[in-house]
Amino acid sequence: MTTIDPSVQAELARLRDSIDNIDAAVVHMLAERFKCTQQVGHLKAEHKLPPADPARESQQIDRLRRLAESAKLDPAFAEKLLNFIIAEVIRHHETIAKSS
Ligand SMILES: C=C(O[C@@H]1C=C(C(=O)O)C=C[C@H]1O)C(=O)O
Repeated sequence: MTTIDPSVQAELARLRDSIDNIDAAVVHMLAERFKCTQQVGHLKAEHKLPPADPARESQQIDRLRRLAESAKLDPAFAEKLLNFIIAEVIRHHETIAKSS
């Protein structure tokens, strides 16, 4: 088994504590975002609007890429992440539309 220097162990534990806090914040923020998008899904279904809005999505992608650049986060990664989330939201909206 590898022995880890106690000071390295302490630094690793400190960083992992922060990572755990950040992951918890991400989960809570995503939960809030999905609460909003669910409401948008119901509004769209009530008013017979399509589940996806590609014009809105491209505005969001442009904005997120700019934010990522200024935060020194890879803009391609930010775009992939947003597309992944949006695809799930659209799936929810399609389900809401079918069931209403
Ligand atoms: C939430 C909406 O529905 C869809 C999901 C989006 C999102 O998750 O940000 C953006 C555009 C739409 O394709 C919306 O139209 O605002």
